[in-house]
Amino acid sequence: MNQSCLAVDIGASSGRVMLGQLANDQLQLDEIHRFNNKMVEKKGHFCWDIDTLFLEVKAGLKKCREFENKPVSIGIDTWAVDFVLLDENDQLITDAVAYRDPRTDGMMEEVTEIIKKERLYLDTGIQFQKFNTIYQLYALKKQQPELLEKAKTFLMIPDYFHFLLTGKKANEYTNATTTQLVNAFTKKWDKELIDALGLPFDIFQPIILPKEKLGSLKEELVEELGFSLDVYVPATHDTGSAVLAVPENNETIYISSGTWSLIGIENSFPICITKALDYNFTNEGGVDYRFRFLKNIMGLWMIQEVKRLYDDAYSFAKLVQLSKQHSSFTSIVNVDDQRFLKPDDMIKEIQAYCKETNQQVPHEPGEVAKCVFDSLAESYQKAIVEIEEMIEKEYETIHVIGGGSQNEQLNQLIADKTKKIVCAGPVEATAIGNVVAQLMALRELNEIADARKVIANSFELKRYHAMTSVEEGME
Ligand SMILES: Nc1ncnc2c1ncn2[C@@H]1O[C@H](COP(=O)(O)OP(=O)(O)O)[C@@H](O)[C@H]1O
Ligand SMILES: C[C@H](O)[C@H](O)[C@@H](O)C(=O)COP(=O)(O)O
Ligand SMILES: [Mg+2]
Repeated sequence: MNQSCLAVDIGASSGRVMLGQLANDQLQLDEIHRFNNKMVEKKGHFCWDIDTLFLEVKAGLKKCREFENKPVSIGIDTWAVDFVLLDENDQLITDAVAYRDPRTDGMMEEVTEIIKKERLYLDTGIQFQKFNTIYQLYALKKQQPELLEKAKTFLMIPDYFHFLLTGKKANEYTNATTTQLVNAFTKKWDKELIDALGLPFDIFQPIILPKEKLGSLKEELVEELGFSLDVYVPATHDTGSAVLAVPENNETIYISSGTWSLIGIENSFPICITKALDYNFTNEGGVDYRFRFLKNIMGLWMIQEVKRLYDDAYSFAKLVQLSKQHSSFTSIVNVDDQRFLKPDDMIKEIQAYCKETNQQVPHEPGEVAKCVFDSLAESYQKAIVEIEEMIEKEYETIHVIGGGSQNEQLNQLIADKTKKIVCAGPVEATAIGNVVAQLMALRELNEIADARKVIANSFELKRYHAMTSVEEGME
């Protein structure tokens, strides 16, 4: 019987504990536990409820107690950039403040007065997002210097969960690159940059690579659960695991479609050219030191907020269905305008934007949904034009992975707008990539190319082509 492993994928909107193993040259993935995730307000900041999230992880582990063939390992991945600080007794001294919190307002501007944007980009290759860890730490230095002085350990969210499991402290590489404090060429913490910002270099931990073993469950956890597990770190940046699971070995564009839409390509070296800086593309670290040359697009966060504002009266599937009933509604918003990062009321923000740009204002839920999906597709098309201009290559396919790959309307819109073949799935790409990294560590899988063939052979993929005007007429 092949070894099985547990992948814990916690995105900004939901988390899941998945059991993965190889069977007859296919990857079997079973959902053990699923839970919601959302920001909560704590002491005037938007935070993640990491205590509850860890209880949910343990709830998933406890469901494995009765398994005859128990998993042998576990790995956890989450969203990027966010972190906690520990004191000399390994106790939390900060909340897990969320990247949408306004504490970083103005920080990027201050930091790039000290370190010019061009230098920061040439050294790290990382996009300029106001919520990057570098700006969060700089905000802490200015707003709560006493916390930074007391800090002995910096752990990103998945690092912290791995620490709770094993007692071991390390920063995993793919997620560490999203801090904008790792040098893209040395692959190490950039001490010159950290010192220049007056941040304490010694809090950063040794960088561990995907597939490396961090440790095993702490004794008290083994007693609580009744079994042990080894921790092999996956690409703990969720998008790093998702990209590993793109079911394609030929060069392709991918869209990791969840709360965020991460659109890009995989590359063997960082692309830090001026155009990439101007277009705000990033070079996040991947498995086996590959690079994820991609761009953050606001993503399905917008429809998540719309759904919440309608008091969850409509499911995501219902909102997609309603959007189809408004084919004549064509207003578009610039989804990457920072006004959509954390508005009080997303629907009102979209309506205001349409009014300001003299476009038809959406009122019906279907009109609002259509505006979101059309606008996302528009932003994807713009990013693809930028990618093809910089790489000087025309791509035939776009692989849409993640929860958003279930949005058939959006998949068709992407195909129609880009005139490319859209291949949708797997839905749980991130968890699959997490499993694959562990199975590679356990020598159940060898190379990434082999893993991608297995993934393509294991999960349903749906293809979309640009509709001709005749087909559109038949819609
Ligand atoms: N049945 C569905 N139809 C259309 N879209 C869906 C469906 N289920 C989920 N989604 C989309 O998937 C998104 C969640 O994707 P997921 O990858 O789980 O996000 P994250 O990892 O950021 O929490 C939702 O915001 C929603 O837009
Ligand atoms: C804030 C980051 O850009 C964000 O974490 C992004 O990198 C990401 O991975 C989002 O993942 P979701 O699954 O929450 O969309
Ligand atoms: Mg996700």
